Amino acid sequence: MLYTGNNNNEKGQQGVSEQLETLRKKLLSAISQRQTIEVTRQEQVATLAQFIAKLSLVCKGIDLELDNRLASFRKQLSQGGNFQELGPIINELTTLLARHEANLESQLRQLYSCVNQAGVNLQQRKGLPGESRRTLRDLLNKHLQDVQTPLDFIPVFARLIYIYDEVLNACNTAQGDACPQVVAHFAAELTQLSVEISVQGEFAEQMRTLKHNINAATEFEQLLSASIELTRIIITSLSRERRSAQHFLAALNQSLGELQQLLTNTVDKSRQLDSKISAVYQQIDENINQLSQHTELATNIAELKNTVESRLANLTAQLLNKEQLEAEHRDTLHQGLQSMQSRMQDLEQQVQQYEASLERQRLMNMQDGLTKLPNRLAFDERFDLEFKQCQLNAAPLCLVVIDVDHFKLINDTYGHSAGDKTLLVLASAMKKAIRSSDFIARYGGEEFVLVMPNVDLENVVRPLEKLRTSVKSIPFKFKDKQVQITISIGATQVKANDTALSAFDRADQALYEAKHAGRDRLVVKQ
Ligand SMILES: Nc1nc2c(ncn2[C@@H]2O[C@H](COP(=O)(O)OP(=O)(O)OP(=O)(O)O)[C@@H](O)[C@H]2O)c(=O)[nH]1
Repeated sequence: MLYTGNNNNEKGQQGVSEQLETLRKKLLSAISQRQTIEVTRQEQVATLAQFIAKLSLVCKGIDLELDNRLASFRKQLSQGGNFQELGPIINELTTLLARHEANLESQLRQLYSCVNQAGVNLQQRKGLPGESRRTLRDLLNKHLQDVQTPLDFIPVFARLIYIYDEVLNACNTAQGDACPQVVAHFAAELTQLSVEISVQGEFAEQMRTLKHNINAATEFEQLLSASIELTRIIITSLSRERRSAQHFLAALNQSLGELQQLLTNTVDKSRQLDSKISAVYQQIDENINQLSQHTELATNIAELKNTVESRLANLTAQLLNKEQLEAEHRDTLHQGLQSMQSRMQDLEQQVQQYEASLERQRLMNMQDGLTKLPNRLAFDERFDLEFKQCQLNAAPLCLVVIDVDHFKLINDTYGHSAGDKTLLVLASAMKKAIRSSDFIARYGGEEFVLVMPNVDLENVVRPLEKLRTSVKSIPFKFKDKQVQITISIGATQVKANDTALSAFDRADQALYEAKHAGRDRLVVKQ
């Protein structure tokens, strides 16, 4: 029994130790798993802390209070701080960050308005090359509008600074050495000015020579002399015009003086004759009175006969005299009237001639001297009119800006005269290609504008594409070389809330896009 008992006891002890061993192993495995989880957690916390610390460094330098809080936050994180202990500091940081965000938003608004103002100021500066002017407009109207974060400002700033630099260069070179871009820019401005001024006769020839000189100029000094020459042509032509107006007024004055003298003479003569005729009437009256008195006093027939005969002879002579005087009076008046009429006709002719010359002048002022198309002044007048009509009648109106591609190349390669001829041919081809109700004008240089009343955007593409392809198919030949010339076109429809300027800007922007997309194309902008 004891033996059995011992045996049983041994078996029991063995079972317990096996259970203990299993438990011990389970415990060791649980501890090892717990350690692994703890290590992983610590690694994750360390990574998170590192990441938060890095992230917090991004905000460094924005706000001193925020910097201090973030520094202590980073310290606690690096010491493996308890997340629960970090709670209050995280709350404080959240409040600070929200305040900072509000500040940032207001600063962004201020920055936006500063950049916008700087851009607008820059737009008003003279000496900005055309390309930069377009880039600047694009920058202000598009890129600046898209800015959402401070980082978005960086490319805007870069471009703005580049344009400022160009303007500074333009200013510096205007005072000192001129760079080719500045020379080209001023040459284009001078050419534009000379195109806008219409002069007649010998001045037109001088203006043509001047344009050639401007185009050939490579030095700033040459352009300065050209501007002086341009001023001289304008002043001389103006003073000649003034002299011709003075001559007309002097001639008119003289004719009016002569007319007045004629009238005075006629009136004087007529008055003299009038008084002579009155005197004769008086004599006749007296004669008749005397005749009746003597008739009453006569005592016999013979005496009566004598008296009547002598008085009748007197009366007959007086009546004859009266008739002569009256005839003379009529002649005088007639001659006076005739002379006055002929003088008046002279005068009328003079005035008509002057009016015709003024009308010629007015038309010339509205016409481009080279292409004979209406010029910019005429366009402004017409577009203003069509714009008002369109707003009044709510009728569609399209505005189109056309620019010859790489025109400078034609001038540079084949000479300015070839360039002039090209413009002439292009203008006439475009005039032929449009409807009679459309209005085309040379806006300046190689730029044309087209006003299309009663046409909306849907219906503008076909005629404009036709215009583009018809220009492209003109067989230009320079120095025995076949040359293809293309145009870029920007079109828009006038909107209800447009001003003439905003509509023009949109069409110009469309043209800019057509140029940037590779030229020889039409871009239509809503
Ligand atoms: N022959 C001639 N040239 C002119 C006249 N008016 C302007 N120009 C020239 O037209 C050229 C215009 O050149 P840019 O503004 O550089 O333009 P572009 O070469 O046509 O190039 P893109 O418009 O960009 O395709 C300048 O060289 C001007 O001197 C003119 O009446 N006659």
